[in-house]
Amino acid sequence: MELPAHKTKIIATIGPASRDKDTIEKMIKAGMSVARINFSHGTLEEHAKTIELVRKTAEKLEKRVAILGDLPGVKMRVGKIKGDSVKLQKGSKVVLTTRDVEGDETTLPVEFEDFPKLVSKGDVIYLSDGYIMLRVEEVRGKDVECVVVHGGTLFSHKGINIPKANLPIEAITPRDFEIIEFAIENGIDAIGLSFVGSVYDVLKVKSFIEKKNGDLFVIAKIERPDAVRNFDEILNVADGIMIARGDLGVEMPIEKLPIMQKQLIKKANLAAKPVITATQMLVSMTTERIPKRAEVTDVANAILDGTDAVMLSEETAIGKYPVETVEMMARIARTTEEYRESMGYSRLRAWLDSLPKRSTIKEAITRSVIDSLCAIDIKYILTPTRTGLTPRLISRFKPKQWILAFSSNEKVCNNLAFSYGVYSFCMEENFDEKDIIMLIKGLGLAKEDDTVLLTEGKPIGKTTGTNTLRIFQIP
Ligand SMILES: Nc1ncnc2c1ncn2[C@@H]1O[C@H](COP(=O)(O)OP(=O)(O)OP(=O)(O)O)[C@@H](O)[C@H]1O
Ligand SMILES: CC(=O)C(=O)O
Ligand SMILES: [K+]
Ligand SMILES: [Mg+2]
Repeated sequence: MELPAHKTKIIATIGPASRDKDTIEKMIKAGMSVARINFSHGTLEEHAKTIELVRKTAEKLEKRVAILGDLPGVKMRVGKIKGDSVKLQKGSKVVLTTRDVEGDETTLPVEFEDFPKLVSKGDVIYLSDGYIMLRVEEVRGKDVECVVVHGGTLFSHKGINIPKANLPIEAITPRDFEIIEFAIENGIDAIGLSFVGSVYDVLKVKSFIEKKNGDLFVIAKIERPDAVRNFDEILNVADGIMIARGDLGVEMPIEKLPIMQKQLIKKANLAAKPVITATQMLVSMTTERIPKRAEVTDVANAILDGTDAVMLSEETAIGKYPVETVEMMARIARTTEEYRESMGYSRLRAWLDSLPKRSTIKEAITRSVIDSLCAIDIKYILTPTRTGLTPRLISRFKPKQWILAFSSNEKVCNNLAFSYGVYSFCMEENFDEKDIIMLIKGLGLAKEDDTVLLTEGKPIGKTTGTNTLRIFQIP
């Protein structure tokens, strides 16, 4: 077998444009490691079919593809619009209503019962990721009368943001909990929690999953100011982080995004939690074959910032070129990664050195791994793992070598699909070093006399964490 040519993980949203065997197969071959299902759109039956399609196709190709279910959360949305779109003219009046109507130039349905309670005269409301701006003139029962400040074309089901509102509503809705149950029943690997505000939102979901005997990797989506303010606590309990730039760019001044992205990625790297950079990365490829130069540079810069994964939304969900977009992302990743090593190591090392000195044995071992890679030519980093922590601790340094992770837990293997430069193998229970060597030799990845580095927990069989590092030639 051959390992992928790029180490940055590519997450692609599966939607109407890509929900078929052929496209999914091509997307996997192009380098998609995680298929994202956005539960904000489509039906559960459709999503169940998509899950099955992805699983079957990945199995056929003998590739590991994780599935991420992105929950709707408290995102408010416009309902169905007659003919699917409407043009809102600057200066015109429009009523947003929670009554059950079909949308047109004068009246737009809102799928959120408490909506009129959340706004008052003078408030600004954004539609469609901030492209359209309204100002509230009056609230009357279920109707919110507005004037259009910045107009534009509005499509059905687009998002509504009220940045000023400190929403007095639960971030995780009853519908989200239903979808979490669906996710557990359908063997989804990870869920994205939309609009988390505090650590309690994440904890609530984690305890619900536990109660349902589920096993889901929980990714906290950072897309509102509260989540940024409470980031350290959220990061501490979440399994991974998504910088959801779509909503974040409306909820906060858009010019703060670049620095915020760098700060959040740095913190996630330090905590050894996978971080996803999302939204509009190659958005012009939704309709064009060639991306904007600024988009290509954005993908490259996210990689240089230290992101583990880059994500595609409408590009692959409803776009004209889903396969080409994944290919483009892989090309940018491969080319950029060649230059990241010198930036990666020394920078993260300096950050780590600035932290309080007390650390763990695992952490010390993984730092020694990086030192060893600098000293001699090593072909692979081999990491048997129970929880995925050791490969993640190494992955955050973004080494040039592949981190080959070995676990007897299928979920652990799948969840490593979010971590940069980690390729995982599912093993039989109680496997040992001999099994690992036999496997990678058998696959043609390594041959006799190749130098490899192995981390392990000794004595074998005792439940110690990783405490040993060994460098040896493959026998
Ligand atoms: N399964 C789907 N079915 C139909 N349209 C979809 C689907 N997935 C995505 N889309 C379309 O692609 C657009 C961008 O996708 P994206 O996944 O970013 O959703 P979003 O609506 O912006 O919301 P979110 O903040 O929940 O991610 C959506 O606005 C929607 O029009
Ligand atoms: C992905 C997402 O939810 C956002 O960017 O807002
Ligand atoms: K969503
Ligand atoms: Mg969002």
